[in-house]
Amino acid sequence: MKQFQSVVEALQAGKLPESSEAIQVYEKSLEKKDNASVVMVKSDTTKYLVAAGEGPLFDALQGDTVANGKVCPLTHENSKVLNQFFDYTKPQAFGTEIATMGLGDRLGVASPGHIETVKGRKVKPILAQQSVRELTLLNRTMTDILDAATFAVFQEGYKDGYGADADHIKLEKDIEYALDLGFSFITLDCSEQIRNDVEGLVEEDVHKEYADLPVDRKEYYNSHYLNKTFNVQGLDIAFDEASLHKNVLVYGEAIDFMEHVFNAYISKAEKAIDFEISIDETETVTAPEAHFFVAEELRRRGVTVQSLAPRFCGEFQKGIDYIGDLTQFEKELHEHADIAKYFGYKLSIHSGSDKFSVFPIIGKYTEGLLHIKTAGTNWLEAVRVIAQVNPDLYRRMHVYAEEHFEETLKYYHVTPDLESVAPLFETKDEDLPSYMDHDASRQLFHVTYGILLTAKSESGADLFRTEFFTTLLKNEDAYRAALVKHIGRHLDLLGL
Ligand SMILES: O=C(O)[C@@H](O)[C@@H](O)[C@H](O)C(=O)CO
Repeated sequence: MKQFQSVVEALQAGKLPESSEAIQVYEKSLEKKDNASVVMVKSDTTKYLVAAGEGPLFDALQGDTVANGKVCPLTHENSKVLNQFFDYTKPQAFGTEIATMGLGDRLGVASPGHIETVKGRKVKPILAQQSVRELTLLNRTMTDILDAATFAVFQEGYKDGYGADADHIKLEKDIEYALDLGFSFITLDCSEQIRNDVEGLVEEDVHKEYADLPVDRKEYYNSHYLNKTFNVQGLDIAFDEASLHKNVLVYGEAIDFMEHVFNAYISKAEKAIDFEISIDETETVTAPEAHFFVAEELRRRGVTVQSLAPRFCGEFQKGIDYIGDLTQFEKELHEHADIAKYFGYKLSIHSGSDKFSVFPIIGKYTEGLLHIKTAGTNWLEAVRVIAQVNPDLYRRMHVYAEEHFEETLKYYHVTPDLESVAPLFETKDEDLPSYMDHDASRQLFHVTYGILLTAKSESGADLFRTEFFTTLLKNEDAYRAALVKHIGRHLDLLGL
């Protein structure tokens, strides 16, 4: 605790504490409130808040007393104290006025780099964003990710606002929980209500199933759509019997669910919430006409959304560039973007990491009415840093990832050609970072993050986790620079 004494003394003297060999001071974090000062520091690889002075902020922070000051660990309780005294550390909704970027931080240490990347750009960061799948695979909670974002904005002295997305939520209890915690963005995943089997039905069976719907439902849909054409920003979208019946069967139940969630939770929330509808994690590609149908139903039912994520043609696999026909993609993306503009919400692009060949198209047609969601790509940049500075750890993780890859196919759809990955034992240490430039090895790591970071030896010790985080935290600047470059490339191509 002695190493903190000079920090406390500087705060007491009203000065900015200086970094020393033992302590790194995050200068931008220095805050004064009433008669107290607080700053974030790092000792070895652990971060703390150091406070001095008196008054409600000083009293509320919990920690060990050092020279009449306090050294406070980055606990949930102390994160709540920051939220209470500094509004900018709380997540907020952004509506549709400015583009947003989901920067899901699987590790809880990427946000400082993300903050530096978005500064001065035409985009706001959604720093806390983890799907239920990611939380489960990493044994993290929604609270953990909110706390990590709170501490990151405090560390960086970042006051321009950030969001927190409870991503891919399927259950009402999780929505309630996320809203109670203070999340500002809810992504409702409707994949369980969307019927993928309708695509395989013969037309006669589609009509038969539609005929079995209650009379008032049929009347509700028929009167509005049947044999009608809607003009959306110059694009004609027409519904005949076949297309109407199909869309009602595929999306009807999902739309009822969206309406219910909006009325029961989102419209009743205590603060503004960015509400996103995700219809992308299904086998059914969202045709522009289907997108229009869902959006028109939301409008008719009074459901306001800030963004909607269709499933686009081609493939948006994790961690690699777009796979598919670029001409077809451009045509459909243009139509999807026009539909989103017509209804006044953002087009949301999921699995948006590394889709470099389509970013210029997305940027061009969405014109900033855009939410782009990324997550695992920042974990891959962390792996690149590990490969640079701790080749031995990289090698052990690589071998383990290869041995356990098959297990990930239960929860991720990726198709890497693992045969194309250069043999590890023939690769020199200095070439290890280039694994993160190769599609198959990127995907290998992209989906094995949970397995790697929770792996245990027979005695129950962490196989990689502790060494991974220690290495990364000792090389924070390298990680920050890698993120600024890599995420910055996304934003440059999107024109943001
Ligand atoms: O890996 C996950 O579960 C999530 O990060 C994604 O599905 C997320 O919604 C996303 O699309 C991020 O690119």
